[in-house]
Amino acid sequence: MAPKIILTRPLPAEKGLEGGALLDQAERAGLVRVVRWTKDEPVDRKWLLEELGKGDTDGLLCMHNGEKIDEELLEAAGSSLKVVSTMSAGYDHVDVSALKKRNIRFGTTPDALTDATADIGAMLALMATRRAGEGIRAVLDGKWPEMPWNPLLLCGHGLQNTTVGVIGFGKIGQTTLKRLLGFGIKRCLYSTSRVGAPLDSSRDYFKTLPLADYLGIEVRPAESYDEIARESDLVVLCCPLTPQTKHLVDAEFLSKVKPTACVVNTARGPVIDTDALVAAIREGRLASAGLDVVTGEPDIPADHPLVKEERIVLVPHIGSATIQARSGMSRDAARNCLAGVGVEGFEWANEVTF
Ligand SMILES: O=CC(=O)O
Repeated sequence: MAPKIILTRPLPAEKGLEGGALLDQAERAGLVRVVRWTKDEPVDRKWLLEELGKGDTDGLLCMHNGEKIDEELLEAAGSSLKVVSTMSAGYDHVDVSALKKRNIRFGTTPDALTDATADIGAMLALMATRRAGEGIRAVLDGKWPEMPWNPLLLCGHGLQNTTVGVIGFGKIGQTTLKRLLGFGIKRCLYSTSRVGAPLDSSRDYFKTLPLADYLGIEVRPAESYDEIARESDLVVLCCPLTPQTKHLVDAEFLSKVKPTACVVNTARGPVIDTDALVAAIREGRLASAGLDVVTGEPDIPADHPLVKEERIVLVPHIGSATIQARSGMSRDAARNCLAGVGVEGFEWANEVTF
């Protein structure tokens, strides 16, 4: 019998999602059986547990929004499960030690979303530093007529000649930096998972160490997170969420930042301690923040402190939301899954090794 794949979200090929087309073709050719969650909403956990509980699933193609791939789920799947493929770059929703214990292979899709997420990082940096969020709110609320021009009206801080601290200097971090060069920044301090360590040449996305020569600005590893807090005019968070990075931007970090600085988060919400961020903005110890991700998303009501704070620009986790990125992510997730269940002719797009 052809291997069975469970797909936890519709990936409509007719709407341009290449991964959906790949799965449809493989299914039509009799190479796999695809069991689909057909509603355009997070998969019902009970349905998933029951489907996996049949004990005949070879591959699980999942999403990162609202799905937890944990012990309970893998236990339900039993020994037939060979691969979990998530259509995301981040995988804090997946218990990797539970996969490792069972020798289940694991795929992610980090390449397809690099540009789209870097775009959002640069957009948030501009919007927050230039107070565009406040401006848009004023216009929508009909307050513009009551805001006669004055020399300091909605003045923000330009990015020219500034220092940018990039925490998480992988593909997205490096590509965001490249975008920001266009706005005249003059220095970058970065941190990888080993703070203080220079970028390993195998992780140089531009394949051109020394980076400083290629980028034409000073680029060096920060000595510490403290140095990033103290020196940066803009801090950009692009790191994975791990026990080490949870609340990396906390009250202590924020006690060291410049009052004119901006923090941008395109990583995961819990990398920032929300209460500490709101307090720093309210008390004028941090000028602005641009957030694509927040703790507790998507349950963020209109009266949430992050939404109410005018100096915070918040968008609903749209870092990878371009048709090109989502199509590429679906393609890579489908490839990982098809390769993982052993369909000939499919190579892994990205396998995470433990
Ligand atoms: O946040 C999005 C992703 O990890 O793909």
